[in-house]
Amino acid sequence: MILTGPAIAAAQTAGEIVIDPYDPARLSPNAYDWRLGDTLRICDTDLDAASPTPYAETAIPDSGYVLHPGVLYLGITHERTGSEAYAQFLNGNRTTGALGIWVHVSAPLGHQGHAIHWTLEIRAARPVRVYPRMTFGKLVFLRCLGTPASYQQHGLKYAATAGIDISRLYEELAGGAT
Ligand SMILES: Nc1ccn([C@H]2C[C@H](O)[C@@H](COP(=O)(O)OP(=O)(O)OP(=O)(O)O)O2)c(=O)n1
Repeated sequence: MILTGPAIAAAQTAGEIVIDPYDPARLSPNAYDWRLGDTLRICDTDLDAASPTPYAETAIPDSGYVLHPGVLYLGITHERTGSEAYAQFLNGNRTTGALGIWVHVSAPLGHQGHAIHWTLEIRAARPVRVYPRMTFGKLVFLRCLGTPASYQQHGLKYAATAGIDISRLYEELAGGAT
């Protein structure tokens, strides 16, 4: 089940959902309107899953920054969000979609128990100027079925993501995992 805007607001008030910073005006019927942060990591070389991703980091100026097709940009959400009670799905929205912006490549899930600044894997269909703290998409909260898992036991790589994270698969591959 997906939470309604009023249910998100009630859960935030009850401390069951963290959205920081929180602005009730950003609630919509089934989601919270999250914002783009103010830093990008620009990845414009060929990538290798077994090696750390090379990047150049830049701040997005208030005058905006032009995203170009063919480049992978790792960004970050302005908000830190999470919940011990609910899972999350991070999405773009009608507005960013109509600008030809993908807000992530294939990573929409936030596990129950994680409170994070999300890493965004941003791509652009056409050159497009984006601005720090612009509304970038919708975040939904989902009621979970079953016993919550312990992330300490499972050793997930990104459970405490505080900033932009490159892929950490190279750490596993270096350790001989497949
Ligand atoms: N765009 C995203 C997607 C997820 N996450 C965070 C929240 C998730 O709870 C956590 C783990 O996401 P995945 O399970 O998709 O990650 P992996 O399977 O790649 O790694 P792990 O081994 O940690 O599960 O990463 C994030 O910061 N940015």
